[in-house]
Amino acid sequence: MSGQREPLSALIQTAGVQLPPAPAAVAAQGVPGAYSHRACTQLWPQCRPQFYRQFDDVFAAVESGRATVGVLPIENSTEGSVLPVYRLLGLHRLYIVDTTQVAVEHCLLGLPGAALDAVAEVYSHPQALGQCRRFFEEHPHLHPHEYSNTAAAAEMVAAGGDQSIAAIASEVCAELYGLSVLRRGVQDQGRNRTRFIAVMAQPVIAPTADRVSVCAVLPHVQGSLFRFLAQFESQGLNLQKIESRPIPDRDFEFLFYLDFSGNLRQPGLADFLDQLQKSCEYLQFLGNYPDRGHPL
Ligand SMILES: O=C(O)C(=O)C[C@]1(C(=O)O)C=C[C@@H](O)C=C1
Repeated sequence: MSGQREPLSALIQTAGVQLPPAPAAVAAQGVPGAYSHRACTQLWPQCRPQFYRQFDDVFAAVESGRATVGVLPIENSTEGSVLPVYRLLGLHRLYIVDTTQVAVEHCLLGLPGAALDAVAEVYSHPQALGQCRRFFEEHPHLHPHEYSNTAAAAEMVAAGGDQSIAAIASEVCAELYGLSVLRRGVQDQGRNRTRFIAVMAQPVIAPTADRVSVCAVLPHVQGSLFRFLAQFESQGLNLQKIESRPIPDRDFEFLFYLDFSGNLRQPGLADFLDQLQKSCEYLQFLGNYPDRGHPL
């Protein structure tokens, strides 16, 4: 954990006001055709992302200055939080500056000529496999295997030349990697969306920012979570999400990730953040950004 020790209101004052109109370099996880790729072009239609193998590499690229912005999945409407990205937000000191939601329609992709009945092994990102549980229950001859990314799994299937191996990825990957769509819409929920965040090394609070993310460690005493949450109620702030994750070196103590509505440039809100910080063992500011809805 690398929490800010100075009053958070001082950090808020240093934040930029303008979102990058056309960032010089955008980093994303996976390979072309990944859902992260779509998130990048939804945010900046002209951008050509740099792709990295792991989520950690995207954080490292932004931290080192190799990329101006990193784009990462944070939660899915079916499968919930992308926990590795939450963990990395707590470990690093990058700031969420923007968001976008991607409509995720998964397809089973195989080699040209392959048939669904003859496929045995299916590769995809664990989040994507989790979004397709029912499809696997209905097709018990298909064995799911975790892979680093949906599009990377499609690329691997195309290179392997084995008709018994398939991938779960977007339809775009069929065109990109020369695969056939064996089944379209294999996700459990028709309306399946993933929310992505854009992170930068410096905070940016745009005039349209309306969602704040923080991460807190509370004193491990009776009533501390209750008192912490009561502060939001007394300010009339709407809590949008709470995610709790174990602190690895403390037995059964938790790091709380919270999102609440507001723009920290509104009078009194930065002071509220300082008050919140005083009531915690540790409070990290993760960003204040526009909570954009579904573009479709
Ligand atoms: O971007 C991709 O293609 C991924 O494999 C990652 C990821 C995720 O981690 O949530 C992105 C969106 C979908 O929800 C499924 C998988």
